[in-house]
Amino acid sequence: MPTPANSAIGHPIPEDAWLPLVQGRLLWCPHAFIEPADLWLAQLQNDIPWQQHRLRMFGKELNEPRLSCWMGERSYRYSGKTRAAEPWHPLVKKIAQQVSKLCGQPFNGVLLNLYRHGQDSMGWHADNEPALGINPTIASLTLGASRRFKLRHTSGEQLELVLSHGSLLVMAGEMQHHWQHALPKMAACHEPRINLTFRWLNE
Ligand SMILES: O=C(O)CCC(=O)C(=O)O
Ligand SMILES: [Fe+2]
Repeated sequence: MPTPANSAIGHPIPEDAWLPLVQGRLLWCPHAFIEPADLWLAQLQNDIPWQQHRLRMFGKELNEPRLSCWMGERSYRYSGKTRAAEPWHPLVKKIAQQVSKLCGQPFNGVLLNLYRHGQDSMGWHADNEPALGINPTIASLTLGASRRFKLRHTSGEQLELVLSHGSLLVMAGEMQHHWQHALPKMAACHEPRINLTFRWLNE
């Protein structure tokens, strides 16, 4: 059953079915990877070469409020920087194949984020870098702590989901042109969360 927080649009967000939005589509699979989730969390927390990246904001260089790692077959240009890809970790490659099967879409790269606690976050943005193509499918797997995930349409309409351990959320269609998303801080959260957002990058 969807949790109450996943009913922010006035009715529950359906599970395991594509939800048509104004100018976009969402697939919400809260139970997709519950069974292997504990093992994957422990292994990735340990094995991934997590890096602290810097962010330029208001003319200042700051630490990003999370650790991350870009992995796959192509380098990735975003926020004005180019990141070389770490080679596929065998487990991440295996997860990518399973996620691909579920959403019927190949992926050649993944951004892994480690939110160490509730003070780590990601600000409002759209995943609209040119290399992702016109209407990218972005598949987001959560391992570890549950965190709120917000979406806002250019009209002001907002949606909120609680992304839980082992869940998969897929954004597709025109979404990245008309919606932004964010992972706000959550003071009450003291546990780490790992997020893998699978993407396809063109040459
Ligand atoms: O951690 C999340 O759920 C969101 C990550 C995200 O939006 C991104 O990596 O582009
Ligand atoms: Fe994103």
